[in-house]
Amino acid sequence: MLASSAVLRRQQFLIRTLGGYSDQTHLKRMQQTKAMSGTALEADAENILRAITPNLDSSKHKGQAGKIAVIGGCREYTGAPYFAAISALKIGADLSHVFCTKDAASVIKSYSPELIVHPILEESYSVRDEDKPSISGKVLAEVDKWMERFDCLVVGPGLGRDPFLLDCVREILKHARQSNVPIVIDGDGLFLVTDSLGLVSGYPLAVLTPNINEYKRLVEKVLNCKVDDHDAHEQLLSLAKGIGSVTILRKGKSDLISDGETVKSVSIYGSPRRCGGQGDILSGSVAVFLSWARQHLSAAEGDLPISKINPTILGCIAGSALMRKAASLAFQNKKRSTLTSDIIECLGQSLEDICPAI
Ligand SMILES: NC(=O)C1=CN([C@@H]2O[C@H](COP(=O)(O)OP(=O)(O)OC[C@H]3O[C@@H](n4cnc5c(N)ncnc54)[C@H](O)[C@@H]3O)[C@@H](O)[C@H]2O)[C@@H](O)CC1
Ligand SMILES: Nc1ncnc2c1ncn2[C@@H]1O[C@H](COP(=O)(O)OP(=O)(O)OP(=O)(O)O)[C@@H](O)[C@H]1O
Ligand SMILES: [Mg+2]
Repeated sequence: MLASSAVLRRQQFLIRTLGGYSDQTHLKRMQQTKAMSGTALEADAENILRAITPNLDSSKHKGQAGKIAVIGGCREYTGAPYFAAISALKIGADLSHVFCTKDAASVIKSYSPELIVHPILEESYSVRDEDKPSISGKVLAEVDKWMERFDCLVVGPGLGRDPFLLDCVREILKHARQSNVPIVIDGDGLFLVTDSLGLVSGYPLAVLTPNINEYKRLVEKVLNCKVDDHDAHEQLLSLAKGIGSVTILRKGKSDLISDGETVKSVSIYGSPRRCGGQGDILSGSVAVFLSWARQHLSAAEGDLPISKINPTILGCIAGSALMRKAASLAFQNKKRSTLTSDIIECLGQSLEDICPAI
């Protein structure tokens, strides 16, 4: 008895010195996790994915499974809009458009013939001051031709921060809102919106998907304080409410989602690789699932278990869960060399595992 307790103590000592898992470290980690997620409820992500993903049905025509547009892509960034737009197609959207600068367009087209690419945005370096009003008008007219056909816009992946370009996107956001088109705002779109909160304030179809830096900027601007990880859940609620009940998906170890009324978390195991571009997959995915959630809820008659959940929250939960599952699958195969394109290749299988096509 004495001998066995000595062995046990020795084992615990070894675990502690090796930085392993003892009861105490387990407790500490549980407390840290709780602090990070507050009292947020882990979402029933798989059932939500099953509920909102439409059946593949031979009576449907092209377009019914979703038409998505990404506004982004400039001289520096061509990967981000491509990742967002191709992810939407790989999940099951029928059509995916990209509105980008002329420089970026031929590069993005060369990545994939599946995308419909509009080379319409302009950066300051290519426009004379006196031409700016007319060019801005043309950009807007071009996007407007398509606007009502889109089920969701993704604004910001690889957009850059050129002031003239951002002024044009400001107008596009106003028109999308007037047309009641849902908008997922990511990357440099968040840079724009953090500076002009009125663009999304009070618009229930706006979803913001900030990463760690983007979240920090939003909290400082709206709540006038620092990010508080010990009260993450309450702070996210206040932020979403403060911006006027938009939905926010705060990306991190666990994704936290709030529309100012409720907070949900998605902690499904993902991948330890943090290669750039995973947030772009997420924004394209949220756009598709948000469109499917709205379609599903409008077709049903309010008697579904998920009827009372905001479709923007459903879209965020489904997008986050699928992204993390695909990242985990890609990591199993590729380990340290896992890249964003490997994760995109796993989106289809990951959805199939939860929700078989036939
Ligand atoms: N392959 C690609 O094309 C990728 C492009 N990405 C795009 O890269 C852009 C930046 O996203 P991050 O996640 O890196 O942004 P973050 O805000 O997380 O970090 C970028 C860092 O660079 C600084 N920064 C960025 N642009 C700046 C500018 N114009 N002037 C001064 N400082 C600047 C920021 O202050 C920060 O320190 C977004 O448009 C994003 O969508 C990323 O999505 C990753 C992949
Ligand atoms: N520490 C983490 N552990 C597990 N998953 C994470 C972690 N951090 C982020 N993620 C996941 O990775 C995805 C992208 O989040 P990230 O914070 O990298 O976005 P981002 O910086 O905007 O990416 P991008 O490079 O595309 O701009 C999200 O789906 C999120 O759930
Ligand atoms: Mg990003």
